Parts: sequence; C-alpha cells; structure tokens
Amino acid sequence: MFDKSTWIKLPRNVLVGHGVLDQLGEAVEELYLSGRPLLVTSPSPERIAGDRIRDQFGDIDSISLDRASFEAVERVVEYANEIDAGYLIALGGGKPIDIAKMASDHLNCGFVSVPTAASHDGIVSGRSSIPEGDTRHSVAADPPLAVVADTELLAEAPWELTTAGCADIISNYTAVKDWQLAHRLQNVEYSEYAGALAQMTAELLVESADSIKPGLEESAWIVTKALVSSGVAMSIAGSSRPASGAEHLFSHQLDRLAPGRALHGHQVGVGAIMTEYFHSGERGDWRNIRDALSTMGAPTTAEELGIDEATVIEALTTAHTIRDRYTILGNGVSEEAAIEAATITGVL
Ligand SMILES: NC(=O)C1=CN([C@@H]2O[C@H](COP(=O)(O)OP(=O)(O)OC[C@H]3O[C@@H](n4cnc5c(N)ncnc54)[C@H](OP(=O)(O)O)[C@@H]3O)[C@@H](O)[C@H]2O)C=CC1
Ligand SMILES: O=C(CO)COP(=O)(O)O
Ligand SMILES: [Zn+2]
Repeated sequence: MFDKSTWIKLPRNVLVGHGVLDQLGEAVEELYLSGRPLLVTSPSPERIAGDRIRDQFGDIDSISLDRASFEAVERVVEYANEIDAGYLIALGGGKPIDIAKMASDHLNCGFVSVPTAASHDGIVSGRSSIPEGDTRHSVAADPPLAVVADTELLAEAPWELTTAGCADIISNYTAVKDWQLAHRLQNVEYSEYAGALAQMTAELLVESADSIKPGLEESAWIVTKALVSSGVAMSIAGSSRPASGAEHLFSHQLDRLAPGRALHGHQVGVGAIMTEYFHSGERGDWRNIRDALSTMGAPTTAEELGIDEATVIEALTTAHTIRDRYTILGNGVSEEAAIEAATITGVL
C-alpha cells in the first residue's frame, strides 16, 4: 500500500518590490487575522522602519531583542500573552524573524515577516534556528503567513548584509551535496524537488553575479527572490537540509567560538569553499564557489571574516559534533586535514 504523505506549508502572500512596506497593512488585512499585532524587532530595524509600521497600524506594542535565544522566545511569548496579541509582525534580519517564528508557534498564532536585510534565507522558511549552549536547534515552525520584502529598504541596508544573503544561497551547492551523500550513506530521506530547487536557486544567483552590485535596487530584488526560493525549498523538504549542510555546521561552531564576529551568510560562504574541497578535491568546484563569492564581494578568507586561524581550524574539526546531521565531515576532520583544506583553498 502507498502510505506516504507530506504537508508543505508556505506563506499566503509574498510581496517583493519597491515600496511594498507601505502595503503591509493591506497584506495583513487580506489574511483575516483577528486581534492586535505585536511588533518583534531588534534595535537597527526598529530605528529604520518601526515608524513606517506604526503609521499603518497605529501605536502598536513592540519588543526589541538583541540576541537570538530561547529566553528571547520566552520573553516574546510572555509579552504577547500579556497584551493578548492576535499575531506577530517580525521586522529585521534573521534574529527577530527566527524568534518571532518560534514564538508564534508556541502561541499558536500567525506571524508576518518583514525583512530589513536580504541577509539569510529564513525570511520565508518554516525553520527557526536558535542557539542553546553548545548546540543549535533547527526547529520546525510554521512559515510566515505573509512576507513583505521592500527592495527599496533592502537596497539601503549595509551592502555586507546583501553579500551575506548571496553567500547563504551559494552555500546551497554544498548543502545539497551533503544531503545527497546522507541519502546514499545513511538512507536520509531526500526530496528531488527541494534539492533541485535549492541548487537551481544557487545557479541562477551565480549567473546573475555581474548584476549584483552595491547601490542597485535590482541587486536586492535578485537576492531577495533567491532567498524566497531557497526558503520554499526548505518548506518542501520539511527541513533545512536543502540549504544547510556542513558549511552551516562550521558557521554554527564559529557562532559559539567567536560570537558576533562575522555574519551568518559570510561564515557559511567560507565554510562552503572548504566543504566543497572535501567533496571534490583539489581540482574540484571549490574555486567556482570562491570566485562567485568574491565577485559578489563576500569574504573568502579567515582574515576577511575577522576570525583568527586557530578558531577556523577548531570550528572545522568540531563542526560535526554540533548537530545530528550527516555530512561530508563524517565523524570529524583531523586537524592536519583541516589545515590542509583551509590552506589549499586559501581560507588561511
Ligand atoms: N530559520 C532559517 O531558516 C534561517 C535562519 N538564519 C538565522 O538568521 C540569523 C542570521 O541572520 P542575520 O540577518 O545575519 O542576523 P541579524 O538579525 O543579527 O542581523 C545582522 C545585523 O544586521 C543589522 N541589520 C538588520 N537590518 C538592517 C538594516 N536595514 N540596516 C542596518 N543594519 C541592519 C542587525 O542589527 P541589530 O543588531 O540592531 O539587530 C544586525 O546587527 C542567524 O541567527 C541564522 O541562524 C539564517 C538562515 C536561515
Ligand atoms: O541557515 C539556515 C539555512 O540557510 C538554516 O539552517 P540551520 O538549520 O542549520 O540553522
Ligand atoms: Zn543559512
């Protein structure tokens, strides 16, 4: 008997374009939500766009967070219960969006995603990524009911945030390879559709590399559409596998060893150069990944990340311990092998 079933959760309204932030009220109205909103944000996004949201929703309650943690999720849940919020509006980068995503899951209410940076592919995804002690949880949660990504606002954000988004997408190359490897070696369930979508998204972005330049709103448009597409791949997969492999494990370790030093996307990009080397060897595709990152202005070395060599090697040799996710790192990379990979690829 055929007994497979799948439940793919996706946002209902996705608005990407010039000035669409001013249509947030309209997009929310179309969702037939009830109750008052709670704005979940962080300091810079609040400063940049908080008032434009208040212009549409009146003087709404808001909470500003500076760190992604389970404690921050708890604070949002408590505050939302206190004011009897009907839904959440997440305004900012990956941090407030992930926190609101998880809090809305706990509260059994919906949330709307309003990215202020094209820096990560959690804008649309049904995954929340929260660090806790020595580990990181990639938690299943509902995706946003709507996404309102204003390319005018995103283009005004510091350019490095956009290059971080590019690198998060380019890392799909190695993430999909790791997923396929785990499928072959460990019988991990693999979705051809999600894998193909994640890979194609990375390919299309790399093909557009010459059009991705600071000061061009079109760049924010290209990158945001890719982030949406990558988030959809995660929703189809029901896991972050299409967009997160060993390069993400490396980045999550860096977050522990050198917190706040570099952006998530930049760390996964540098990780992808090295994990591609592990996949395909010295003559393999790692040069293409490095060149694509460098064309877009994303870091390709430890120095450009602002992270010292010893920390990079420690992150690479311990990355396999952070989560139960089979990747090319297998049971771990020796220090000698890590130094060799980082040196050959020019990361060190
Ligand atoms: N759930 C998922 O599927 C995914 C989740 N992630 C998660 O997302 C996080 C990374 O996202 P990222 O966006 O880098 O993290 P942050 O939300 O920390 O944003 C990065 C920085 O950019 C600032 N910022 C945001 N928007 C603007 C703006 N318009 N102008 C100026 N500064 C701005 C933030 O300011 P401030 O400090 O004031 O907030 C912060 O300092 C990680 O925690 C990662 O794990 C990443 C990919 C996928
Ligand atoms: O960053 C992500 C995808 O780009 C999410 O992945 P994680 O599940 O590893 O947190
Ligand atoms: Zn990522």
